[in-house]
Amino acid sequence: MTQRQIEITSPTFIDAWKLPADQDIHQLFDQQQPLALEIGCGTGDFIVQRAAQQPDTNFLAIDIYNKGCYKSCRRIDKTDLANIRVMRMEARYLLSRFGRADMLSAIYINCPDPWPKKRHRDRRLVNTTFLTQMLYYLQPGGDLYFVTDVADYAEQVAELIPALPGYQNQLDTPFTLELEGYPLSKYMRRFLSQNLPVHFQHLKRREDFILPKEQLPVTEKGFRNRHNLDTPCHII
Ligand SMILES: C[S@@+](CC[C@H](N)C(=O)[O-])C[C@H]1O[C@@H](n2cnc3c(N)ncnc32)[C@H](O)[C@@H]1O
Repeated sequence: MTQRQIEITSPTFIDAWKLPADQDIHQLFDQQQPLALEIGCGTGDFIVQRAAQQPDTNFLAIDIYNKGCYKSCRRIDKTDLANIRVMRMEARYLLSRFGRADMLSAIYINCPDPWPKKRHRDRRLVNTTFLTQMLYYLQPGGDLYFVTDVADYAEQVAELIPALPGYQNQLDTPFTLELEGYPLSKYMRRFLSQNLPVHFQHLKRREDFILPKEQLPVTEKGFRNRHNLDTPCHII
């Protein structure tokens, strides 16, 4: 069954499919300031809080879910925040299309699809390929936040980090169950209200680490990214 697509007319929404492939994302904002990316913004709860906390940063919030983008835009448009844009596009596809080296001051991944079954774990977004790619798009010293309610997803990511010398853990432990000042998303609130733990990871790209473009891994086709660069993937 195909779901009805809601037309999004909000000025906050950018139809990424209409942008030229060499679009500079910074140019989509009124103010030229550092750019952060939220992957899987859901209904926009997190991004409105983070963008209010950090008015000197621009935020690109993306999701593959049409209704989520619609609701995010509605939420943002009720505020006077001018530092957020929303796009509907798969994260790896968006970055392979518009991504440039060092373009992001921060990346936020809050409660990504958990894929709890063992046989589905290879569908998880955050893996070695993805983390290596993010080292290319993050600026030196840029932040990567990964938050999940699924303990073995947090453990899996924590186990990958020591093998990736470009990252520096910002916590005393591989992850923590509280991160002061970090806004709660809709899913985080839901889990916490059921007394379920939420695991926070905070990494930085090391200032002296450079991932040369020739070493940028190509995304393999996968569950959420059945595209190649010539085939739009917004219906997945
Ligand atoms: C479990 S929900 C969490 C939503 C929100 N981050 C929160 O914490 O409330 C995961 C969201 O990520 C989106 N998503 C999943 N895989 C994605 C991908 N590869 N690129 C962009 N968005 C994705 C889904 O459509 C969904 O809205």
